[in-house]
Amino acid sequence: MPKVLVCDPIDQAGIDILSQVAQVDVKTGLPVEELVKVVPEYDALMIRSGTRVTQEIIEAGVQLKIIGRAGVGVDNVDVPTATRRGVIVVNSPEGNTIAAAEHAIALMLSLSRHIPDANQSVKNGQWERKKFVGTEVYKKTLGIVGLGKIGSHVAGAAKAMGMKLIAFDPFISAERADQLGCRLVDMDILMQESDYITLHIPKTPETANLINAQSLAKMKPTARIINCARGGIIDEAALAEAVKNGQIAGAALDVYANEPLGESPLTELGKEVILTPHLGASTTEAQVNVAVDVAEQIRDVLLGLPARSAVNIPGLHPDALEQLRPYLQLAETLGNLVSQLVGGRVESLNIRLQGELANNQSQPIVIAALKGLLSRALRERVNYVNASIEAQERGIRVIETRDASIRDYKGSLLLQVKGPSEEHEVTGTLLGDGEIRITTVDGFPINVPPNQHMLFTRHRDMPGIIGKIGSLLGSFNVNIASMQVGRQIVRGDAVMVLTIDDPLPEGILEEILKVPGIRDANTVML
Ligand SMILES: NC(=O)c1ccc[n+]([C@@H]2O[C@H](COP(=O)([O-])OP(=O)(O)OC[C@H]3O[C@@H](n4cnc5c(N)ncnc54)[C@H](O)[C@@H]3O)[C@@H](O)[C@H]2O)c1
Ligand SMILES: O=C(O)CC[C@@H](O)C(=O)O
Repeated sequence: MPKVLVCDPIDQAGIDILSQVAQVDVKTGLPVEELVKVVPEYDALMIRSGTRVTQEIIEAGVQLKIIGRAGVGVDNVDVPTATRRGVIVVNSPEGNTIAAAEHAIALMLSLSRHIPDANQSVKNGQWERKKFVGTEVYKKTLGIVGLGKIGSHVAGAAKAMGMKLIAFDPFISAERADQLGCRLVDMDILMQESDYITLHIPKTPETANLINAQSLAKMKPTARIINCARGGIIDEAALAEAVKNGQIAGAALDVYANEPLGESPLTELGKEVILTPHLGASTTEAQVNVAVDVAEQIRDVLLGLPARSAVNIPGLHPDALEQLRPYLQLAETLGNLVSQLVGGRVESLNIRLQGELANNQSQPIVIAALKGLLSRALRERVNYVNASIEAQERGIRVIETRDASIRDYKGSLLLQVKGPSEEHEVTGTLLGDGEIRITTVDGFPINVPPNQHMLFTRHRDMPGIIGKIGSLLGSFNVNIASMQVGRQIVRGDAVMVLTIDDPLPEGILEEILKVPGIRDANTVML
């Protein structure tokens, strides 16, 4: 049974899902040295923001197949190392969107009305109504940096409160911003015009210290800034200085360059600064969402299925992936089949998406085909994460074409593979119930479901040849489950595909090749 190590507290709903397919050990708060020691025995790690999955940990995890981050940000995982090692990294891109957006709004309103300090004052037995006079957000300008999932939800809520919205996000179209009621502006304008600024961007080399002494100097003295995104986007020392000097009116932070925060000039400031301990995702609902989302993906990967939100394989919306999943299986099966027909090294793959399949996102299908193609050589070391890199490193040229015209089947996939001495092509399709059918081999029409043990021959279409192969297999005690012949012209060339119940015994292939009229014979295991 595979083993999963849960390194941070996650909701029981996630553990229940993992327990369906794996032994689950919950060991939270392990220091790195401990984690390095125990990780070799695990197939999967499940973390939140508390655990840093370093290169050292990934390299020690010789069995690791997947790292699941129950949340959005994967900046605590060394994703490049994971990719190189073929370890899938998955997250939950939407599970805590609402929670984080609501936390940002809560912090904005708390800043405006001094709620944390007012509460403390009453609890201390005081009644200081003058001290806590606030400001309204109505008709004020909110500057949103990052108009993705969380930023968009914040926009909707702020608009409902009557705020004016401006946003900076170089990757968002003006139409999308317009739909959200936001005017896109550059960062300088956003800093200058906003009464409130809220950050909803990832931490990247471009966004590190994006808010620094220089940019803070552009803000209005009445303006406040909120960071519910990632620590390190704001220079905390510069922020503390700006608040202390009255350069800006206040700040609310949920995330910090170093967590836990510990000693910081921010903790010494008064009611102008509100600090929460990375609580953006901490709602009951979000914790169930992310735990279930990520646990399901770990379960699927351990069962050999693709993950829907892998960050190191091409991103696909879960619905799109669901729709594509059977085609991925088809591509992988055909890749595996054609590589066995070619026999050895592969030089190029020509992949054609035909009919309705031509309208789908092709990259995952190409990756699935490469995974199948390389699986004979690399076994379980090749997966959806590293298939492209492995193919590139082996110098396999990939050519992709599309043909939307409908031929014999509504949607089909053709794989043409060239090796140094042989070249083969196979086509396959999906039936209405999602079952795979191999529909051509080297241009000869057939209609065969893939089977664990198969025999493919190329022969002259002439009387007696099928009988001879049948008797030969019988004499070796091989039970034939099905047999099909495909030909283009009568008494020309033909292919024969046999599905058999057991692997072919040693020596039989040589005997088959001796049969007059047989040009080629290959065993295939799928
Ligand atoms: N505090 C928490 O507990 C908590 C919870 C959830 C998410 N988060 C963090 O919130 C952030 C946003 O999450 P999301 O789900 O909205 O992500 P998202 O990917 O949906 O949106 C991010 C947006 O930022 C934009 N962006 C990227 N680089 C930018 C740049 N240099 N300048 C301006 N915009 C840029 C992108 O175009 C995108 O629209 C992430 O950093 C995530 O880790 C924090
Ligand atoms: O694990 C958490 O609670 C924080 C998660 C949050 O920062 C995220 O990026 O999803």
